[in-house]
Amino acid sequence: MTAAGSIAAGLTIETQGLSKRFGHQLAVDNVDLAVPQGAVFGFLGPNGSGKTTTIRLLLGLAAASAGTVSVLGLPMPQRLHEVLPRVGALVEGPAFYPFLSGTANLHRLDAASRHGTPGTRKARVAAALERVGLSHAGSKRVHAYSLGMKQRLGIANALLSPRDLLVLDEPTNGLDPQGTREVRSLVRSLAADGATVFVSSHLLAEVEQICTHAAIMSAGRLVAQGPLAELRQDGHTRIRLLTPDAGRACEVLLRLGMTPGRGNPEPASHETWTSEAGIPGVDGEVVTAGATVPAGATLPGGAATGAEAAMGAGAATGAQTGRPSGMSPPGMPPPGMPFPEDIVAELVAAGVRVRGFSVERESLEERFVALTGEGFDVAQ
Ligand SMILES: Nc1ncnc2c1ncn2[C@@H]1O[C@H](COP(=O)(O)OP(=O)(O)OP(=O)(O)O)[C@@H](O)[C@H]1O
Repeated sequence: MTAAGSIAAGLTIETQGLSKRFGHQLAVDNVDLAVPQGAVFGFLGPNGSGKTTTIRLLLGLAAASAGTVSVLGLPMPQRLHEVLPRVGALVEGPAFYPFLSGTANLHRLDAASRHGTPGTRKARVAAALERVGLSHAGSKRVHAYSLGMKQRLGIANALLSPRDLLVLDEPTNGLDPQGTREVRSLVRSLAADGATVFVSSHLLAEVEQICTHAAIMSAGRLVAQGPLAELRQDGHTRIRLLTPDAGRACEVLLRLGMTPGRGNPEPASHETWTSEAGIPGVDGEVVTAGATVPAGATLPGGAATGAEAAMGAGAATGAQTGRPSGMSPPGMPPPGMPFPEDIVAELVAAGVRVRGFSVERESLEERFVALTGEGFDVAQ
């Protein structure tokens, strides 16, 4: 899509095939980002996955090896001088003079910027300090600021002019819990002012708390992106079944299109099953991973599968069964999985004695770990 096309499509940032090579290393590998206007967009990935390099490319601070970047509907870096005044950025923290006050530092940074109008500087500095909750500390020297205050001062610097886009690289990195809370709540409120906020983080919990959308980087590649609710929805769902008739149960589950779970690669083989201790009489546990049922598949007896419900034929499903249809809300099976009650009915009809049955949705954390092959720091 052209840069003008991306703004027409409601995208504040769009990249296509964006790549950056450092010697032999592809730090950013063919990335197609799509950041909707007004989103708080979490750019998530483990350390070294290419987040900062991508941000530098977006802001014209580094030259791409391949691909295109459009920011606010304009190609970058070609239209850098029109784009940058509308973008506030906090990348690698601004260097403050420790023995100058917060106010004096902002005056100095604004004067150094080619976009700051001197006549309005005093009012803009005061408004930015107010916006980040530092009015009371404006006259204090920066060396007396906490890390959280310094970070908020950095955000105030990004807010010295009205911005359509804010780009914040790991804004809570290194902060104590109080500073982290302050900065998170500030980031949330910035979006309420109407700006699109693009915020990188290696903390899944942080992105879940403050973002509406997310993209996940792994080893330079973009492995998923979209609204958080959809990313959650895409995760695998497992069923956990306790039965003494495990062999027969597996036949039924395979017939219903479910695939064996990760920890149980060959469910048809009794030897690979784990025993559930402490529940008398239970001698088999079957764990399935997300199902892939072909669209249009029906269970014997005419009950439609969740696959149909998610793919548009769900209206019929809902009408036939009295169940809601469409994207699966909590308690509903995900696309590709039959309704739990239908699975149990099928098992029972096949003579499987069901002693326990539960449906478990993969958490966002499990999904991200599966996508990136790396653990996320979920602390804080
Ligand atoms: N100027 C550079 N020269 C050579 N390699 C670089 C340069 N900048 C980044 N890299 C490498 O590119 C890869 C991606 O780094 P980048 O800083 O973009 O990752 P990141 O996801 O932002 O990680 P972090 O959270 O640790 O900053 C890393 O392997 C890094 O060593």
